[in-house]
Amino acid sequence: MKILTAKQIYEADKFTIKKQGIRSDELMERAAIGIFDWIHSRLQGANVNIQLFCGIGNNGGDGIALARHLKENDYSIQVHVVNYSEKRSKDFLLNLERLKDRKIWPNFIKEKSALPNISPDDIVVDAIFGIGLNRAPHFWVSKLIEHINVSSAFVLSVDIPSGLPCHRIPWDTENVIRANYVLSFQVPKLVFFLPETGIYQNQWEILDIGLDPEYLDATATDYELIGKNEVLPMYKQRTKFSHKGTYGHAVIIGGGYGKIGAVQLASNACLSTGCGLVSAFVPECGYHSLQTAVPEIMVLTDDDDENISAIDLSFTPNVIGVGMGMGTKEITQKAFEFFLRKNTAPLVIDADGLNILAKQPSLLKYLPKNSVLTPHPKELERLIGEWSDDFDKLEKAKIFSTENDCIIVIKGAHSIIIHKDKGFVNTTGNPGMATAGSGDVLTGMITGLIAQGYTPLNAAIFGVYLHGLAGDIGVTSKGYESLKASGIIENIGKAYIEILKSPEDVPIRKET
Ligand SMILES: NC(=O)C1=CN([C@@H]2O[C@H](COP(=O)(O)OP(=O)(O)OC[C@H]3O[C@@H](n4cnc5c(N)ncnc54)[C@H](OP(=O)(O)O)[C@@H]3O)[C@@H](O)[C@H]2O)[C@@H](O)CC1
Ligand SMILES: Nc1ncnc2c1ncn2[C@@H]1O[C@H](COP(=O)(O)OP(=O)(O)O)[C@@H](O)[C@H]1O
Ligand SMILES: [K+]
Repeated sequence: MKILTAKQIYEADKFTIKKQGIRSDELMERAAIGIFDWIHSRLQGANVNIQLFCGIGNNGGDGIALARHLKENDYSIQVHVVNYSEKRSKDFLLNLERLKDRKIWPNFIKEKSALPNISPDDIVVDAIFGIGLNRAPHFWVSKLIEHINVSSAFVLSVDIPSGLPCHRIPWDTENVIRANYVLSFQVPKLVFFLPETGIYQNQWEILDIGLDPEYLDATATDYELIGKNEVLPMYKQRTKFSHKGTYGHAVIIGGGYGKIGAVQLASNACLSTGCGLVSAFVPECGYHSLQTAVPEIMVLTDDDDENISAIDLSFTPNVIGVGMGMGTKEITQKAFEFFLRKNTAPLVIDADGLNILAKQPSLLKYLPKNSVLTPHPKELERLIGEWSDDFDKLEKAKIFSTENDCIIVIKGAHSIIIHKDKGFVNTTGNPGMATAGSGDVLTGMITGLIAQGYTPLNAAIFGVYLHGLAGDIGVTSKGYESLKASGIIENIGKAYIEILKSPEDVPIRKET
């Protein structure tokens, strides 16, 4: 699903209005009815007090139109207009008139107004600012936002939490609505998925307001949200007369004394993702434990007992995953440099492989085109330098990806796969995966997919989705706290089965 910028959303509005021959207030009416239906199907007329806080633009207009529908269905409502500008939108004014026609008189909140009492049992509809927010809210509006945030009432935000801009981090991190739920129109907003800006809502859902698919199809976007519908077409079916050679031979290189487990997890994940043959290359000390733990893999050893000191493969595999648990000792750095200079196989590079690249950026030129790099935030910082905020991080990652012709998987709650100037935002995964070794599993999985013929970009996108889904399935029996990296591997099979179930057509709904 495409993630549009605010500018593109306004263009989609205009396009839809023209193509469908409707008025802009009719589009607003669709939005308001969508929200009303959502509320009504849950409350079913319950006697709850609903306080609507509406700005003076189209977000406020949505709130005002919603108030009319709530009133017509006998809900108890109070409507507040947050009067932060004299420049009211046409459709806001139209809906205000419609409200007044029904003898509903909003309470106008201005700079010096007393703030209304909000009971913890109330429902607050937050329609103060939408995607039009382009500067810090006035001080007194921030006070109102704070007042709503401390009320303990359930807060439903219209389109986006008020105070949260679409295109940058908030000017003041305290003055943003903390929404329990966001009903966002037609397309998700990038800010829902970034660590600094995703914290302002617990859950979000897309409301389809019928923006024209022709515009959405034709528009190129910087970011795309990756769900089942996006990964399913990438899936490569196994064929009847295939054999293990059909699905590739991968090598996992890494490990060191006390860190052989990282290679064990990656190799096991690689195999469990469908790779035909997996060899591990580890220091001598890892030989017995690896052969015992995963009998299905072949083990090659370094001459050094405890470190990777010379990577000597007598064949060229289909793909190599390298770096986990390898350390950055001088001897290993030298071995890695020598390996990179002569390697021709596609690469997936993780952990200490990335740390060595950060120490020796001159090695980057030896990476095969479209190598997949899988840094967690600290490793990413070592590679691309410090960033001022999440948006700056994404820009720097895009520049790095373009300059070095590589794919970067920025790991996190919503991992983002960066390929040149395009980003793919993952939707699976959960905090149970914040556990040792879960990144090693991901590296093994992406390596296993490339071995089977997935392009490196598809392997990164599909792999991250599959990994998160296996984690999501894992927590259903293990709980968040007790899920381990090996538990993610155990559920890769179920994750495949889940992806292959009949296509979903339910609206995207996601806890963050
Ligand atoms: N296709 C869709 O998705 C549909 C979307 N719809 C709805 O429209 C919403 C967007 O509405 P919107 O463009 O009128 O902007 P909104 O956020 O209401 O702000 C109002 C104005 O406030 C101003 N302003 C900005 N910052 C400010 C500040 N700090 N302090 C004071 N003022 C400030 C700024 O005007 P400016 O003063 O800069 O000229 C801005 O224009 C969208 O979120 C959704 O709810 C639906 O109705 C239909 C279909
Ligand atoms: N809160 C979270 N929600 C979703 N996924 C997470 C969360 N925390 C971690 N993960 C995932 O777990 C993996 C952790 O990787 P990493 O930090 O490299 O672990 P390790 O080095 O222990 O193998 C990443 O794929 C990341 O996206
Ligand atoms: K809002």
